[in-house]
Amino acid sequence: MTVRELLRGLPVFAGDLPAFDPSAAPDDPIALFTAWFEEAVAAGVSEPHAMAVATADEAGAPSARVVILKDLTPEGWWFATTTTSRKGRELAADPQAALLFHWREQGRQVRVGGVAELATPGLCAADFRSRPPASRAAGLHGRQSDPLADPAEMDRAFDESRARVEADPSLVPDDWGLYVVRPVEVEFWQGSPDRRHVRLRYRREESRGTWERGLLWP
Ligand SMILES: Cc1cc2nc3c(=O)[nH]c(=O)nc-3n(C[C@H](O)[C@H](O)[C@H](O)COP(=O)(O)O)c2cc1C
Repeated sequence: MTVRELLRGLPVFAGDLPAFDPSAAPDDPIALFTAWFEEAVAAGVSEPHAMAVATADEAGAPSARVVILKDLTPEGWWFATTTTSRKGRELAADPQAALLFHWREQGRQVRVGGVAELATPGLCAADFRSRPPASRAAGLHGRQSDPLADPAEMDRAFDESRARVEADPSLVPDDWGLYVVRPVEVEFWQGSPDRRHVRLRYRREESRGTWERGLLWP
């Protein structure tokens, strides 16, 4: 079987997808995201807190990667990474970011466009210290996104970092970054087996500090 044939045989929007009535949606997209997120957890969606984060380099070339959502507050969506990684460097030069959630078991997608802001050093440190020891050890080498010439080098760095975490559990690397993406636009997409998908987009009305919303053609 060719890859093309394999692809044609795969189902999409299969199963019993939830209904979404956009006329009953709340005024604030964070409230709707919270409701959808709780439904995703209740429905047993796998890793619903994994999201793609897209950034762009100086020439505008985009790149995306998956990170874990650490919190959702009225300010926005939070994630943690290193400020020296590719995404960290790109966000320092251009803080515009896009987030994407895909909850395939429910045929749902949420996209967020906004501006990423680095949290205070105190919040970054608190996030790092709340991580399990293995993850703190992994964060200590400060080499994320650097070329790795020899995997043995990583083993040595891990052993060294583990020993440092054991000796001083309060250690926080200088380049640990907790970011909040403050939303400018949020779109909720509900798939339907008959392809009459529903799209509801919220856009921030900066002068009034409110959200305007409307449907989009699927
Ligand atoms: C499910 C999943 C969760 C991840 N969570 C994180 C995370 O929370 N923070 C992080 O820095 N990288 C996380 N990663 C790794 C990133 O996708 C990425 O490889 C890494 O951050 C380097 O990205 P960059 O070189 O574009 O900066 C995760 C990967 C996967 C597949």
